[in-house]
Amino acid sequence: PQVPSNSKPMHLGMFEIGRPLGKGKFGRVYLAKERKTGFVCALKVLHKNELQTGRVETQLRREVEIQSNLRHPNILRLFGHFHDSKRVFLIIEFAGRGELYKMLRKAGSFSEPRAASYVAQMASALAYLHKKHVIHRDIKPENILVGSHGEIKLSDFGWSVHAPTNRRTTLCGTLDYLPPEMLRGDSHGEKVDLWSLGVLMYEFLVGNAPFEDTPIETQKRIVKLNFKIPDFVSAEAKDLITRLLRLDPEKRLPLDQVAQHPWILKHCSKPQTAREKQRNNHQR
Ligand SMILES: CC(C)n1nc(-c2ccc(NC(=O)/C=C/C(=O)c3ccc(F)c(C(F)(F)F)c3)cc2)c2c(N)ncnc21
Repeated sequence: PQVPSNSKPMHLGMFEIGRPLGKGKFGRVYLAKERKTGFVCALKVLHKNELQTGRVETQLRREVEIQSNLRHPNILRLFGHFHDSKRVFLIIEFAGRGELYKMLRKAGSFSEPRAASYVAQMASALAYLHKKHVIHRDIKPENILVGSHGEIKLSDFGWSVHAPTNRRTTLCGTLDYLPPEMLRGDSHGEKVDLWSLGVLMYEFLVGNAPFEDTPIETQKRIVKLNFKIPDFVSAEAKDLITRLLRLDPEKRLPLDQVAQHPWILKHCSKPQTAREKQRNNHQR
């Protein structure tokens, strides 16, 4: 089904509202279907009196502008928005399997093949964003959803403060993923996403973030690069984590080399076609 038409103005009557998918502090999210096309999406409802509407309009327009020319299988799409007198509605790509952070909490930690698949998809999404000179800046499990085929969907929940649940809810959101240069308030570039990818990979494999501590201690540990990788983590995985968690942004492994790292290749070799198998067997 094609994406909701953004030629003519959209309004609530165009959608059949389904079950609630969850709620954030700012608003609730529902499953929705566009009546004309049957297109299924997520509809986020925000109450204007909770948003300083002036700024939001421009911010939203800018966000939809940025996101409308982002097309990548691992980046969740914001298709458009509309509003009535009291509410703002966001039309967002529906992620069929929900929140990655809930899966991580439930599983405790992920197997190396599963973690490698997620890191490879993240590297692909980040390479795409960086090529478009977009820095995500807020990579963490809470900002990743899972599509109906198990693929990950990076989203920018950045602004959406979810109700305090069992998430790491500190005032400004968790510090765990902040790179040293952002903690120091230095100018920062796209390499901040490489640091966060290293933190994310560590958390996938270990079950907690590398610098997890009290907010003060976390900051001290980040700037001193004070973390330990448990022995159950394979040598190749350790190697990739340490090549991403570098204080000097210039020394962090570039994304194209992440995709070619032995740990990724070992777990993510594309399934061979029958013909490739046949050809390889003959060569052997
Ligand atoms: C509850 C469950 C877990 N859930 N939640 C989602 C979901 C996914 C993405 C979003 N994205 C946004 O909200 C993005 C907002 C903005 O970029 C924005 C930018 C500038 C602004 F001013 C603003 C403004 F709102 F402040 F105006 C917003 C929201 C919900 C979801 C889904 N897509 N599929 C399945 N389940 C799902």
